Amino acid sequence: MNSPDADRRLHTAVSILLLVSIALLAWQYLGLNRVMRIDGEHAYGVVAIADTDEGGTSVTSLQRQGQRLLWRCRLSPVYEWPYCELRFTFSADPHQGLDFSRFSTVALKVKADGNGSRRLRLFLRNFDTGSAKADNPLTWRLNELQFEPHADGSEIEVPMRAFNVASWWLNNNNIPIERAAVETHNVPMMLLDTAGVREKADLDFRIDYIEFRGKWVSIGEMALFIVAMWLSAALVYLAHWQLRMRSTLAHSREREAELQQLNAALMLENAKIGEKAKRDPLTGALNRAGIRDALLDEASRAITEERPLAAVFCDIDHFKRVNDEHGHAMGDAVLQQFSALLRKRIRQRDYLVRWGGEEFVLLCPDTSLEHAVQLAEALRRAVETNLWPTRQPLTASFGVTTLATESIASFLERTDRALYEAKHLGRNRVVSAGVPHAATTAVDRPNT
Ligand SMILES: Nc1nc2c(ncn2[C@@H]2O[C@H](COP(=O)(O)OP(=O)(O)OP(=O)(O)O)[C@@H](O)[C@H]2O)c(=O)[nH]1
Repeated sequence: MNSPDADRRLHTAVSILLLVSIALLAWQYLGLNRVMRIDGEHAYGVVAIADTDEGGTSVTSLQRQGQRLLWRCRLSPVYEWPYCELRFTFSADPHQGLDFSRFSTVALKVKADGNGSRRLRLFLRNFDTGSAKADNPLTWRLNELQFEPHADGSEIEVPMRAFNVASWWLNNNNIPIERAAVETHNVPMMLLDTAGVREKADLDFRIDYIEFRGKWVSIGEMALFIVAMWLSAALVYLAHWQLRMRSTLAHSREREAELQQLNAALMLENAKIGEKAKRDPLTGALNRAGIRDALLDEASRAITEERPLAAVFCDIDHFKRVNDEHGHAMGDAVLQQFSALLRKRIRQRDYLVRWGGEEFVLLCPDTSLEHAVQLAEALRRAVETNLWPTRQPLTASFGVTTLATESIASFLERTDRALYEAKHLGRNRVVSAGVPHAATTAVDRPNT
């Protein structure tokens, strides 16, 4: 998705490209002109020739008058094809001719006076490497343009495509049709001659200029450049877009990782809060809600796997006196120490639960009644001999049972009854209740 900033940048780039394209097209159309002028000042090596070499008696002469060329021709039909000719030599080496192929028009400002035909022919002799021979100009391609100067000597401008290759030259040189097209890329020589007139004529030509016109960059080249410019810009944009997408993706991955970490931390926090809700804040022992699931699991495992599950109810004797004599804070300290004493003596996999007030329950999986009674007895002795913060002795009573084929409520109730029994029998003792309905047994201890 594009941000408003990126949209604005794209907008600006497209606008700039459009403006540049329009400016380039306008420049190509209005400017970039390429001109080659041939006149009295830029005449290259020009000479006037008549047909005397062929036995004719025509006479010709050439004069320069400022920028003008004044060319006189007296044609006499002695020779079969009388002619006068202006020969412009652009290069002595035919391989080093001028390239006229990039010009699109030729402008001729020529005025003709005199009697007889005023028709002229302009020849661009192209030296084609391959078929042309350097020492024989007659083999140089004869690109021909016939024209008749306006009577008032005004300019005639014709497209370069008006040139054609003289058919007699094609025949004489046996040029195949596929190579018969005009070629002007290497022109060492240009000729201007009277156009095959065979009568007597007395002609005066005033040549202001012969000008070849074109563009340094053709419209096709400019269009190609503009297309290339747009394509390059599109490529740059795509590359930039791809980089941005990659960085956005990387950013969202980072964000996702952060969120995952946060989630994990929250889950941990939730677990801690959940764990706290299951524990008694004073002693750190499980509370009733905390033992609920474990009790159900252990009971069902004990029944299905036929393993013993023991419960030990422990209650500090006359705890009320501690509070009454030493204050509630001391009572709390005693409760904490009592809980620590129990925890220290049970196994890792036993559960310590603060059942309420000064009453604790131990849930001991895989523990027979006998072992549970032994444990309770050991605990009872430990309480009895412990040095309490009240500096006074304390005792506790214990009720012990193992789970029989009964409900959990009945199992706990039986254990509670055993504890009650222990209290009833004088405290500081362990009372175990066997299977339901069986007689209770008590481990008697001196009453406190
Ligand atoms: N300091 C303190 N006292 C508590 C707490 N919970 C319960 N108690 C006290 O524990 C005492 C329990 O008293 P009783 O139920 O009469 O039992 P007892 O005095 O231990 O007598 P027997 O159990 O019959 O031996 C009460 O005084 C409660 O106020 C607690 O978290 N802190």
